Amino acid sequence: MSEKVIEIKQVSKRYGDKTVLNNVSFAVRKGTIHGFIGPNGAGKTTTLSILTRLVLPTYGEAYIESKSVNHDPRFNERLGFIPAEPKFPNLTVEKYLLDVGYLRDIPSEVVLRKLAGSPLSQFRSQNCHSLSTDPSFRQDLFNNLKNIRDKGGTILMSTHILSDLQKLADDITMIRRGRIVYTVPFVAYKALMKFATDQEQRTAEERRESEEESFQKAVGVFFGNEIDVPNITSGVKSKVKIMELLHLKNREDLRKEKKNREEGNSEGRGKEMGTMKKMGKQAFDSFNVVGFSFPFTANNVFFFQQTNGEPTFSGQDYTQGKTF
Ligand SMILES: Nc1ncnc2c1ncn2[C@@H]1O[C@H](COP(=O)(O)OP(=O)(O)OP(=O)(O)O)[C@@H](O)[C@H]1O
Repeated sequence: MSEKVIEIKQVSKRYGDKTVLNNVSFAVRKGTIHGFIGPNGAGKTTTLSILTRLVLPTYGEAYIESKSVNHDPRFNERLGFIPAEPKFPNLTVEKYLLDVGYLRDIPSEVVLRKLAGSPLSQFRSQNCHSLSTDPSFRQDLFNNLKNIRDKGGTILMSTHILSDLQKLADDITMIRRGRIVYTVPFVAYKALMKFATDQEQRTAEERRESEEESFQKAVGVFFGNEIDVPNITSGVKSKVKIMELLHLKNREDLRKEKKNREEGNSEGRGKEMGTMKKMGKQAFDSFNVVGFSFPFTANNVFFFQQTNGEPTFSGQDYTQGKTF
């Protein structure tokens, strides 16, 4: 059974009147590198700051290995954090590690002994800033991240750099304007990008004609068929649209679902859940997906668990507080 090592549950963060995270929920499964992407100001840094308890959420909870970040002082026992910009750029590596050791009650002689036996010792008197900009260190870092992952460690990585994701990511969570748009396996993300790019390049007329065909293609990739994806681009306008298509098979269904949601029709909601369960099951079979969230219901997170080799589906409807 895949374990959820990092979990964000219904987290909101407000600064005065400004809501920067709005009911954010997603999970990172054990032994994966999880890319966390989104435009500038979407809320990535705020989310990571909540996971490291540098910032407290206004509502909701974050968990690391099932320990509440807000309430369990041991939440960060096994947590490492690499900020994009060094917080203390002028400290040497050695001084930085000694300071971190001090904060965590690790005696300085232990820190120095560990450092002497680590590949990092060659950088001990360089300052932290020079390390993060050194291309060889970057490659080392990537290799280390992969090693950590391969030994069962779990990594959540916020980045704008798609080539980094290409090299590293197993799953992707997209956040926009403080809301989670989706969590998908990386292979599905690539398919979405390809699909969206193709759509953008077509005229409106062609788009109408080929929508169904393109959808079938995207779903094919999404659910496991091999399709070559040469280019990945970002900033795609129709991403939400694609997710709508992935979620519901045709426009008629989509219209009905929208109407049902607007009218708060519970029957419609049940149907929506049924569709998601079915699609989620397929996704699980193809990709061994653990966490999945769908666009219309960004408040809901669905988890897939494997028991005795048999995939089973379970989920949590956070808006209703129901488990099924
Ligand atoms: N202390 C604060 N007070 C008020 N607003 C804040 C504060 N910290 C962050 N914000 C706002 O919260 C929003 C989310 O910021 P955040 O840094 O989390 O985004 P991000 O996705 O990490 O962006 P980037 O990719 O540019 O780093 C932004 O609009 C930002 O201006």
